[in-house]
Amino acid sequence: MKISVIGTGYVGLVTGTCLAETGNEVICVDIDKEKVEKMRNGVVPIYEPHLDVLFERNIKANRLKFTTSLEEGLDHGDIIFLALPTPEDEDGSADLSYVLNVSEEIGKKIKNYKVIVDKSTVPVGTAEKVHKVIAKNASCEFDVVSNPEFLREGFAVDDFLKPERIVVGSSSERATALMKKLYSPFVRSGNPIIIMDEKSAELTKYAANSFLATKITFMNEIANYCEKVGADVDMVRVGMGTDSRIGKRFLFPGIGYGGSCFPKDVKALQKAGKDKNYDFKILTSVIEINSAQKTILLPKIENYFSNDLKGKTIAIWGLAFKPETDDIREAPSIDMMEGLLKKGAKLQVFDPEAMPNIEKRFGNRLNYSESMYAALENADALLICTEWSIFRTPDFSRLKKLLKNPVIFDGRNLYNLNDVEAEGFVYVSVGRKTVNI
Ligand SMILES: NC(=O)C1=CN([C@@H]2O[C@H](COP(=O)(O)OP(=O)(O)OC[C@H]3O[C@@H](n4cnc5c(N)ncnc54)[C@H](O)[C@@H]3O)[C@@H](O)[C@H]2O)C=CC1
Ligand SMILES: O=C(O)[C@H]1O[C@H](OP(=O)(O)OP(=O)(O)OC[C@H]2O[C@@H](n3ccc(=O)[nH]c3=O)[C@H](O)[C@@H]2O)[C@H](O)[C@@H](O)[C@@H]1O
Repeated sequence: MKISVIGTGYVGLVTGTCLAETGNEVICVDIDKEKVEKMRNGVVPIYEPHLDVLFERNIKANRLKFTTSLEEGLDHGDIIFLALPTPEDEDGSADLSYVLNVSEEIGKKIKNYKVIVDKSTVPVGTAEKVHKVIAKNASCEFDVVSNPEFLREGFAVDDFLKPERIVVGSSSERATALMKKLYSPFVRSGNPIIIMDEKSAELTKYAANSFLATKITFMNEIANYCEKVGADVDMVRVGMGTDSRIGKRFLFPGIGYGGSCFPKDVKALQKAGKDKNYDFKILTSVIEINSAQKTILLPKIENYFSNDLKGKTIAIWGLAFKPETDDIREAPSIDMMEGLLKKGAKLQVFDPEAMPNIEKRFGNRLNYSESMYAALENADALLICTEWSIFRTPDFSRLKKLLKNPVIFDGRNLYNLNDVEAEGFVYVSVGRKTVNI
């Protein structure tokens, strides 16, 4: 089939590449000339594991092309995916300007039947809006489908190729048939394509992300309470998670959720509720708790240094909002670093992939280290913000030699308490007892 994808970010590029992998002819359109030039030269512009192999293979096979011309994209595809940003607007709602502006152009430019598929995360009623905007100028038939995306950064290729489900919101039989055909290679294993109306599909995405954010936040509250009563959140997590009604996943406490989606999507659903006079009280609490959770270790660090961080050097491991990505959007590390800098601390930071993005934001306010161990040199303490695998089994004796004090503040509960206790570290984590204090 002939496919076009408008917007080549984490979602668009993965969608385009994976659809080319199943034999479709794909053109990806992006407004960012530099990015398109890079991709034309065979460079993947984001860090996403396993994407490079598929990317290269499909470019070589001539199934994956890139352009800045929306017109070229619209002429090519029978199915047009919109994978455009829907960032948080000033009032917390989803900013639909990217989606609606491109839709306006689509209306002016399409010459024959097209299925316009919205893959961006958008509020209920957007498919209807997109339909209206296109219909203003379109001189041919078209359908608008809502097809929310559930991939996770860091696992995007795997999630796309082996989805647990595909949600298609459509009231057109013609469009639904095309979507089923396109996705048939991905559901061979028995995972379903769930067909529903557009509005339900749009809400499914917000409900899923908000539920997961709530699940994490609930565990963060349990973790905070564990500290008050001397329980161990890791034990509680395992005890709860083995109940299949609860499930083991997304129960990991820490310094809060970040990323390009949970924060903005929870706020957008809360705001959408408000607009309909519905008060999503649970989401209001989730937003508030998560915001405080991001800096929950800050007073503990201050307390350890007798409330004087001036001139203290803190090493930081992990800057991305989670491992296996270079994405720093809404990363808890940012809140922690801003807080520490405000208190006068100096920061020596290391992340395997996210340093260039952090450098764009913080410039020379931070010292960027070549390696995880280099970050520790002469630092007064180590703070862990992201659970990259390489941080999981460090050489503790080397850590001890490099750090001025053997102190670790761990926002992701990476280490076994007995191990770090035996190594002689002061170890402060989340929802567990503090060791050697
Ligand atoms: N990042 C993720 O893991 C997921 C994101 N989503 C949703 O998918 C949508 C896209 O998200 P990301 O891929 O993360 O965004 P992104 O910010 O990584 O990429 C968006 C791309 O669109 C391009 N663009 C902007 N205006 C354009 C225009 N007029 N014409 C062509 N290209 C244009 C930008 O240059 C950029 O390359 C959002 O609604 C997001 O909520 C959904 C599931 C997962
Ligand atoms: O709409 C989106 O963009 C995507 O948002 C999330 O994916 P993503 O943001 O890539 O990352 P997650 O793995 O969900 O992690 C989000 C945040 O929650 C935190 N988290 C996750 C799990 C957990 O148990 N505890 C926890 O604190 C992570 O550290 C991270 O900051 C969803 O998992 C995807 O299904 C969805 O498609």
